[in-house]
Amino acid sequence: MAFIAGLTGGIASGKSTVSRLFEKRGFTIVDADIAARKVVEPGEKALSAIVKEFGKDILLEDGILNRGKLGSIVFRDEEKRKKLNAIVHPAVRKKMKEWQENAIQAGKQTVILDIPLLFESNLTHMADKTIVVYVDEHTQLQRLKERNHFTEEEAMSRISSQMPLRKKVELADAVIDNNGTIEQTEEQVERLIREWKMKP
Ligand SMILES: CC(C)(COP(=O)(O)OP(=O)(O)OC[C@H]1O[C@@H](n2cnc3c(N)ncnc32)[C@H](O)[C@@H]1O)[C@@H](O)C(=O)NCCC(=O)NCCS
Ligand SMILES: Nc1ncnc2c1ncn2[C@@H]1O[C@H](COP(=O)(O)OP(=O)(O)OP(=O)(O)O)[C@@H](O)[C@H]1O
Repeated sequence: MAFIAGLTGGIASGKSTVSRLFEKRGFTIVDADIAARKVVEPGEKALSAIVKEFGKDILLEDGILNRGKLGSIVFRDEEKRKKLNAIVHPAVRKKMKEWQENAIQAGKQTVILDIPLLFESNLTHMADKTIVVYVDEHTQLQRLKERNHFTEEEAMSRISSQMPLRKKVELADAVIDNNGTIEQTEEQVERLIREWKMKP
């Protein structure tokens, strides 16, 4: 039986950074954000459903989804964000299950599911244990603004569309504090691998 860990956090809290640290040690990551990009590629059913809901102006000239535009719509309108989730999430879960199965078939003993909305979407049944990557609100806002070149308002609207990170910490089996340096985060990842006896 493979061990399935659910890795989550808030937007820009450091999930990808922590995923890379696990990958460096040979672990397989199944990333919900990558699956969510895959299922809206041209020709995919979810993309047609998005066009039906949001209009064809949501596409760029070459038929590719205009992610910036869709983001600016859904993160300021909760109803529209829920509609997008209802279109995309079933396809994302299916894709992730497929990748998880492939990894297990290939002999992996642990699969790490990186799912930003693990708690919001009640997906904890997908994992044996949960890990939350935590940063304080100020650091989260700063890192998000810097990485995405967002204004304060754009960054805040994305943060507040998610469950508060402090609440996620309460729900987690393990917490990685990513307020410090990457080296300090790396030490915590190593400690967790030892504590949970995780094997790639
Ligand atoms: C709205 C979209 C087009 C914006 O794309 P963009 O390239 O700017 O952002 P990206 O996909 O890289 O997401 C960045 C982060 O935003 C947060 N986020 C994304 N979607 C959502 C959402 N529906 N609700 C809350 N937070 C979200 C996550 O923390 C994610 O890691 C895109 O995020 C999307 O299609 N979202 C719906 C699918 C989804 O819920 N994805 C999250 C994992 S399943
Ligand atoms: N310990 C750290 N010190 C300094 N910067 C960091 C640290 N950890 C992450 N960052 C930076 O913060 C930003 C967010 O990190 P990352 O992309 O890993 O977050 P994420 O949780 O995967 O984000 P998203 O929810 O958008 O997918 C990135 O620009 C990253 O380089």
